[in-house]
Amino acid sequence: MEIRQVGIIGAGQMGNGIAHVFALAGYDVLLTDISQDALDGARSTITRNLDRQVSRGTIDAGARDAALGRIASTLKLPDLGASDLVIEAATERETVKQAIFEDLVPHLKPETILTSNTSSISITRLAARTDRPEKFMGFHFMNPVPVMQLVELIRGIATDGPTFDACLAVVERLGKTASTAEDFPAFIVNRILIPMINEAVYALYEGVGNVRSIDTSMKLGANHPMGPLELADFIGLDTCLAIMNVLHDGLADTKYRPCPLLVKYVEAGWLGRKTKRGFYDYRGDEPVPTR
Ligand SMILES: CC(=O)CC(=O)SCCNC(=O)CCNC(=O)[C@H](O)C(C)(C)COP(=O)(O)OP(=O)(O)OC[C@H]1O[C@@H](n2cnc3c(N)ncnc32)[C@H](O)[C@@H]1OP(=O)(O)O
Ligand SMILES: NC(=O)C1=CN([C@@H]2O[C@H](COP(=O)(O)OP(=O)(O)OC[C@H]3O[C@@H](n4cnc5c(N)ncnc54)[C@H](OP(=O)(O)O)[C@@H]3O)[C@@H](O)[C@H]2O)C=CC1
Repeated sequence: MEIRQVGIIGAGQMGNGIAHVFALAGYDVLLTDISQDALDGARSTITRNLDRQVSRGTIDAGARDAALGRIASTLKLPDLGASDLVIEAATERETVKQAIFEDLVPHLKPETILTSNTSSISITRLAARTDRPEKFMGFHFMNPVPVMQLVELIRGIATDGPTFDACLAVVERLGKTASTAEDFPAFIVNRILIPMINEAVYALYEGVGNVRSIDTSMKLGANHPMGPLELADFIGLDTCLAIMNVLHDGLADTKYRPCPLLVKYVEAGWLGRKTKRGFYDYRGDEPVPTR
């Protein structure tokens, strides 16, 4: 089946980036969220990021305008029923994702491929709650989507070959590179990356360093483009904690214990850049460390 119409659920930082790259690659995109503010915010973020690509000469103004013209939005989940491919990119909470799939499935065409951009949650378990586990995959983009080259493709236990091949062809058309991961908690990138971030929070919690010294050490000492605490703020501390909890529960190993300081920041609602405060405070001109 040819994929033309792509439905994206969740217009947060990942949903808007995914809509951006699909529209630029010529797909028709329908973006949905529970909040009109999130849909409006996504459109302005996509416009700003496309403008930046125009000003850097990566794309021309015609491509920007065409991409914007291919993105529609709706508050009604059933409107995604005509999609050939659906990518769920709502909050990293299994109950939220399950409820979305349960509400959506009755409206879908039988041939629609369902995917989740989850960072960590079992694809097999999400798939089992739908009417089409064989047409269900993990389709995991990296943040920021327009910049990062990788897409992790994760098969659930029941995913069939044509579904995997169709998703792989989409990744190629987006001009990105796929890597295949088995369906175990947090797959490959986050199995390695998020425990490193959690360890950086432990280093902060135990007073080994402060926010600035930990980030500087990893930027200049290990050539990471962002320090681990800056990256945690960029990903979202709620998402980092959710991933650690999936690793801890799913692998039953104390080495994945979420740092109590990470839990405290999330409980405070200090979720990083998206709430303007996390390990750094973003409310002024320059980010200021909070510890
Ligand atoms: C949690 C999960 O499930 C999985 C994950 O995603 S984990 C997170 C993975 N991501 C990372 O690790 C990101 C680490 N950080 C980086 O790679 C870099 O800091 C960064 C690419 C984000 C920014 O790089 P930088 O050099 O500081 O910034 P900058 O020079 O402004 O941008 C570099 C390029 O990206 C582009 N860019 C940056 N952010 C962008 C965005 N949101 N949209 C579009 N383009 C963007 C810029 O236009 C620029 O493009 P050109 O090279 O064509 O000029
Ligand atoms: N952040 C990252 O670096 C990465 C995240 N991911 C994954 O992508 C997904 C989204 O993450 P991210 O974009 O960062 O999160 P955000 O918090 O930025 O966005 C999530 C969006 O989903 C919306 N939402 C919540 N419930 C529903 C629902 N029932 N129907 C539709 N929309 C809903 C939220 O609305 P509201 O704000 O009103 O609750 C919000 O707009 C998660 O699964 C995450 O693990 C994957 C790769 C990288």
